[in-house]
Amino acid sequence: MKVNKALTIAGSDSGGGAGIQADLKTFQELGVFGMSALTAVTAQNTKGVQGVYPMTAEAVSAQIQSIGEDLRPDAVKTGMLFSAVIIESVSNEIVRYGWKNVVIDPVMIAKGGASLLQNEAILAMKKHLIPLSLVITPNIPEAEVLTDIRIRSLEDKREAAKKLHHLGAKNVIIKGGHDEAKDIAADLLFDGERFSEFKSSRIQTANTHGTGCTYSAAITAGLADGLTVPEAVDRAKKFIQAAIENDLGIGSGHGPTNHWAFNKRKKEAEGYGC
Ligand SMILES: Nc1ncnc2c1ncn2[C@@H]1O[C@H](COP(=O)(O)OP(=O)(O)O)[C@@H](O)[C@H]1O
Ligand SMILES: Cc1ncc(COP(=O)(O)O)c(N)n1
Repeated sequence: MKVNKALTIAGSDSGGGAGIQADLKTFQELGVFGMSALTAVTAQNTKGVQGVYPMTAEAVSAQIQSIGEDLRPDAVKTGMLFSAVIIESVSNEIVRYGWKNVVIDPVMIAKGGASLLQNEAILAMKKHLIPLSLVITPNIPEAEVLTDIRIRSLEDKREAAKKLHHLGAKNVIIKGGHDEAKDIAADLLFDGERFSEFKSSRIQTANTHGTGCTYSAAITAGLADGLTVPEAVDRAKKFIQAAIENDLGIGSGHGPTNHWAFNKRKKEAEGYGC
């Protein structure tokens, strides 16, 4: 049996809704073998982030090398990277192993407002990591920080996507989760030539903790399976929509999404629902 493998390089969310926990749950649901290199431990729940404890850059490199020397991922994603030194180490390891299916979720701020990336790390992300990406998946505030463009319209999103492509990302997806005034959640994809949009109806819920992690992990799983970028994004959009629609209602703040929902829906459609 051939097993496709995906690696997440990200932070731990003790609350289980975001970070490597969300990534590994998503890989598992999409039938891909998940591996992880931890960049930081966060003490976190649905109410917010109570503590951030970064790993050393050496510890991050060592984890990636253990995977690179043996298990060889078919696709890789990055999430919370926290510091410039960690970004530089991760970039060096990606170059060392020649990984091409690289998805960067440029995580900056948790839903509750806590910083997950130091300000001085933004330059390192632009200089070292973005040029290595096949796909980058900023939300609107992240795209604004990375491009210095204030995003208010579709035209602004397009300009920001072009600028990120210019920084070296082969495909740019500017996610629409933060476009709260709109009743459609539309994600804009730019492949350097064409724009396309992936749309779903906006769900009115506070339980969107980990949506960005889950979505980028689902894209990564698709790439590990050999899907094209648009195919992987299309399936990831369906995965995250099902996960938000069927949120679990746990915790008293921004609750997690439901990583089982996509498969449950598929099984029900096939007539063996649980
Ligand atoms: N309320 C919502 N209803 C439907 N889709 C949403 C909603 N919020 C976010 N999404 C989708 O979830 C994915 C993650 O987007 P977003 O929440 O913007 O990322 P992040 O978690 O990085 O802020 C995108 O596909 C976005 O369109
Ligand atoms: C460890 C960790 N990584 C990432 C996020 C961002 O979460 P979201 O996907 O909701 O933006 C988080 N809250 N914690």
